[in-house]
Amino acid sequence: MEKLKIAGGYPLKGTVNISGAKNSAVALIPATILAQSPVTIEGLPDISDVHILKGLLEEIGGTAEFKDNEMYVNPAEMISMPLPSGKVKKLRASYYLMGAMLGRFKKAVIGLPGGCHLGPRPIDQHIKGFEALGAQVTNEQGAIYLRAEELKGARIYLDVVSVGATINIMLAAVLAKGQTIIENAAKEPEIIDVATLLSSMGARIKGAGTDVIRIDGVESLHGCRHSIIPDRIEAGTYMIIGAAMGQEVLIDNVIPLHLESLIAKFREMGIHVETNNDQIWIVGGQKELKAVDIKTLVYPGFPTDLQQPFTSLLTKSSGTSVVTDTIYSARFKHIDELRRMGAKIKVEGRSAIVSGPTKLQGAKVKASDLRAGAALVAAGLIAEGVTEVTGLEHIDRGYSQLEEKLTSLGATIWREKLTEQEIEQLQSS
Ligand SMILES: CC(=O)N[C@H]1[C@@H](OP(=O)(O)OP(=O)(O)OC[C@H]2O[C@@H](n3ccc(=O)[nH]c3=O)[C@H](O)[C@@H]2O)O[C@H](CO)[C@@H](O)[C@@H]1O
Ligand SMILES: C=C(OP(=O)(O)O)C(=O)O
Repeated sequence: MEKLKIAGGYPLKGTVNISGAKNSAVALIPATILAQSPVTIEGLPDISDVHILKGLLEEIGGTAEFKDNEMYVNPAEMISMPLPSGKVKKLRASYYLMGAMLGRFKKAVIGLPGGCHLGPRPIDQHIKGFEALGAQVTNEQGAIYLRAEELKGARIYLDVVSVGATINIMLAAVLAKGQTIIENAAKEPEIIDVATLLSSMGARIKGAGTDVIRIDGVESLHGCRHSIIPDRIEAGTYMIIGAAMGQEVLIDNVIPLHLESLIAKFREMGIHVETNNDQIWIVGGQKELKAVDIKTLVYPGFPTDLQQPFTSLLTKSSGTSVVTDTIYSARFKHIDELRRMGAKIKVEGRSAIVSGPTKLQGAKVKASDLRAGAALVAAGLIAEGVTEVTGLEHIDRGYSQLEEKLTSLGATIWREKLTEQEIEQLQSS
């Protein structure tokens, strides 16, 4: 087990190159199951979720190679091997194995997914979609059993706008007979990316990126080469760090349109932002930042995945800011840790009320989930003194080469092994 140590309080300057999107990668990799010949995906992030999914494809008989951010998958020999436990519990996106394996084999057994603990994260809309396509779905001892004689296109209205359910139903529907219509679909850029891969494999999908997606089932899908979109959440995290501590930070390989909600908030706060086709330039380090309120919403609203790191930035703003998470009921576990560092934040229901500005001080803190980890790293860079962050298994699910990228901006950040005493303390806390 390791911890990150950050000597904070120093200005940052330079360029950060953004990796491929985690939330696309974790759907694109299972999507390869649907093809009959090899698929290559370029630009994948080097994160633990990607490595775990590669292992799961190998467990079901696939061949997978991952080198230089490119994954080659040969799905020809895959079989519908049950995956009731083990690696599937280490990440959220193992739920995409349900849609992909149901689509290809008409049966699957997949353990309930893991992922960040952010309050209840049901998968009832995924199941509703699979059942509408003709599958029988049962939950037996923590694993979902799916089977179908055949899958037939259907009209599915999602009661909740869900990224996972939208993609999972697309995966199950591309090889179904006839037309599937997903209404009230999620519109996140990652959904368009998955639809682009499936279309290159021969699927017929229209409307991805709008709230009505139409899929005409085809007989079979073939291999292809696909280049992933950049990670808007990783980009947003570095934008936040740049706004807090940057003199001039250039975010390279990004789609600025995907970050309009964050850019608009930065401008409200008085942060200078410029964009071109694939770069965002932040001039941070302003003497005074204005307090702002944010409310997380489905895309193109403010992303819940940036709410936690954004809260660290708000500790530097003058006045009272209110952060409301409408997507998850319990995405505030980082707040206690930020308080340890001197932040003045109260949680009231689904809102965190931040009073600023406060001078953060380095402290020993623990990441409870992926973006809590990003919030604590951002806070560690802002704080005077040394911050130690544990819980790196969460951060490593989503940030490729974190220390290298921050070091290239001039940050002092490094990993150290935890002592036995520290491991005992962590395990008992
Ligand atoms: C691997 C991945 O892509 N993870 C992202 C995905 O998670 P995930 O796909 O799990 O999130 P969803 O969009 O499905 O969830 C949105 C909301 O809908 C609810 N819901 C969802 C499904 C369902 O069947 N029933 C239901 O009630 C959830 O509890 C949540 O309140 O989108 C989230 C919202 O942008 C992001 O925070 C996650 O980073
Ligand atoms: C919540 C997240 O991830 P997951 O859905 O994979 O747990 C995230 O990426 O912020």
